[in-house]
Amino acid sequence: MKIAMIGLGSMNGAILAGLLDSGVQADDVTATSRSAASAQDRSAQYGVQVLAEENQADANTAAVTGADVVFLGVKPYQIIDVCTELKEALKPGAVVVSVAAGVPTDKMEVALQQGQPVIRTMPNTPTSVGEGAIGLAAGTHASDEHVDLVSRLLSPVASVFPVPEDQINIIGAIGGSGPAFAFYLAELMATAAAEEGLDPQMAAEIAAKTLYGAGKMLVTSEEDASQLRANVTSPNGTTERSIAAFDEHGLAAAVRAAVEANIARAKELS
Ligand SMILES: NC(=O)C1=CN([C@@H]2O[C@H](COP(=O)(O)OP(=O)(O)OC[C@H]3O[C@@H](n4cnc5c(N)ncnc54)[C@H](O)[C@@H]3O)[C@@H](O)[C@H]2O)C=CC1
Ligand SMILES: O=C(O)[C@@H]1CCC=N1
Repeated sequence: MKIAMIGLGSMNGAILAGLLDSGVQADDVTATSRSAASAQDRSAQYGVQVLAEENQADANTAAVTGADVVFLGVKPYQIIDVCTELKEALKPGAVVVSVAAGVPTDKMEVALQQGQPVIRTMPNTPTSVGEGAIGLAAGTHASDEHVDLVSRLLSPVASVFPVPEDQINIIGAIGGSGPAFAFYLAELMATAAAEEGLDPQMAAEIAAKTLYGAGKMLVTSEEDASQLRANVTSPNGTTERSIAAFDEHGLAAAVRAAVEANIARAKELS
């Protein structure tokens, strides 16, 4: 199976890293980027062919020629222009997989050849280390076989959640953006510990290892998040005071507002 990746930034790069680790052959992938310098860097980083628009105006159409699956990893505002650009070059059965926030499949379908299968995903960057969570919604012309093909490709590097398209933005708010929430929490934990007097480097390492370990427990334990939290929270102990401080300072409302703001922005992008 031949794979094309249009735009090889953070997200398509994360997917590519995961796919290569999972056994996809570098020879089966052609990617594109804007500048010649980034194409050279990315090619050295991943060992795949990366065509630069700066060197070759038809880089994107050349990359998708003969491809079976095409990942669109450009910014949301560029997706429709890229679909229009690729329209004539895509094989009729090639599956176009968008990773972009906000852009609905029907808008992509209008810009592509009639009948071109389109799948909209909402991935996240932990896909790069084989630990992604990916929401996936089929467009009008994507059959169950197309969904299976893309799910089989991605499932070695992520848990794949097929959903109706109107739920993709919700997955974006906790899955797509979620790693940033976790990284932000790590930053805040480390900063607070450093301000209390711990060596900053050590504080960062402890925050990272703690989130990693807690994440591993969340996905491997038979107990849910609430029970795992209860296991740490001794009655009248230290954790109880911290949870009370979170509640007092409105953590639940802050997370709710963050999710709502995320979904509102995804709607604006569409
Ligand atoms: N970064 C993340 O964690 C996530 C990003 N996404 C989506 O992924 C998409 C890309 O975001 P990032 O990877 O963060 O951005 P990025 O800026 O890191 O990557 C975009 C890449 O596209 C390239 N590019 C721009 N125009 C191009 C063109 N016409 N032809 C070929 N390549 C072109 C750029 O050179 C750049 O390498 C967005 O639509 C975003 O909504 C979705 C989920 C998570
Ligand atoms: O921030 C963004 O718009 C993209 C989509 C989800 C994560 N990053």
